[in-house]
Amino acid sequence: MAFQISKVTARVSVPVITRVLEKQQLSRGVKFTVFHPAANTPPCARGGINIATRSEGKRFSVSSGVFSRSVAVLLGAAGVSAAALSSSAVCAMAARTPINLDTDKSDWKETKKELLSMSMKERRELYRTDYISLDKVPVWKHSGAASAKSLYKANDELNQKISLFRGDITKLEIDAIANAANKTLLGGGGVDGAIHRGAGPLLRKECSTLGGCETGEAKITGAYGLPAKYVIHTVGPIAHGSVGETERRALRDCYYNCLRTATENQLRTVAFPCISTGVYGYPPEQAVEVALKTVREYLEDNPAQMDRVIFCVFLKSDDDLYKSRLPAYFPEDVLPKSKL
Ligand SMILES: NC(=O)c1ccc[n+]([C@H]2O[C@H](COP(=O)([O-])OP(=O)(O)OC[C@H]3O[C@@H](n4cnc5c(N)ncnc54)[C@H](O)[C@@H]3O)[C@@H](O)[C@H]2O)c1
Repeated sequence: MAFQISKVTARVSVPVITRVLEKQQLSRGVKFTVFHPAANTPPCARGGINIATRSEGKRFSVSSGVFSRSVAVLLGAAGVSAAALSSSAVCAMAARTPINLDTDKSDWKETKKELLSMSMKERRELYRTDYISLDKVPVWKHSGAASAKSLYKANDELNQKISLFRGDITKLEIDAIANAANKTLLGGGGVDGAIHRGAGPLLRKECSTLGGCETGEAKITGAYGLPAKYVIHTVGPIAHGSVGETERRALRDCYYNCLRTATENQLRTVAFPCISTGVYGYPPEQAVEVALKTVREYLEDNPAQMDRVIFCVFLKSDDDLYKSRLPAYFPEDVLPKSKL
């Protein structure tokens, strides 16, 4: 019978405690018994630990990083001696500081690992912004208005993987959001600024270890205080109105390398802002063709790797543009499904 660690009051997350216990090679079937601590209880063991054993239904509670004198835990019954859970392990459990996403004083690696080990429910308590869950982002549907000439064959399986969402990309609770960054990767303004503000200072701390990013390249980091799990940073071409083959190729590389990076990290839901169409001046009516073509061809080549690609537009003009061009790249499957 496995033990169950019920609600942890401190941000010493359930996985942390179970990992510590697992590290001690604790067999399943561990049975906890409460006893009043002997004199040699480790100094940090002054808190209550919140472990409920199904059979006994007893509950104890972990306080903020210290154990109350009244409770310590002795592993028994399963033949696992208290020494198996060494005092340093108990201290490690107790001493774990709660996650603080508002300061860059924390260790970004530890924080990122801890966040990625949490359940969505636990992570939601730490978001620095409100969030929009994926089920609230509908799959794109043809409006039925006269649509553009199809450039590809109708493919309903691919059409089901596309969303057009007008709003703030920082709120999307998905695997990864793409960031239209600059080469320093140290933040700036526009969507880049919004992502860094939402994530908190640990994002810049991790970005500062990446050595920047070349135009067209993509680099992945944690997302910290954002509802997304990861941020994939890419640097679009600076077009300032005029676009040649170099800029087109670079923008295509942004979308392709973000998708490739997502697939390499087993990420299946990704959102893109309108890369390069703000400060970098890429004409939106040309950028939309590159974005849709690259995503369509990536999905055709990798249909099993991606569940959803969200085109996250911010401006009404971009919303209208994508609505008018999506039918050309993701044409409606008008043939009636055979009844067979
Ligand atoms: N002062 C600065 O350093 C400064 C100022 C503005 C923008 N930037 C940014 O501009 C450069 C990149 O240019 P860019 O044209 O690729 O990016 P951008 O200027 O951020 O524009 C890209 C697109 O993102 C849209 N957008 C803005 N905020 C959001 C949001 N919260 N959610 C979704 N979409 C949004 C914006 O409307 C535009 O369509 C980078 O340097 C980046 O830092 C820097």
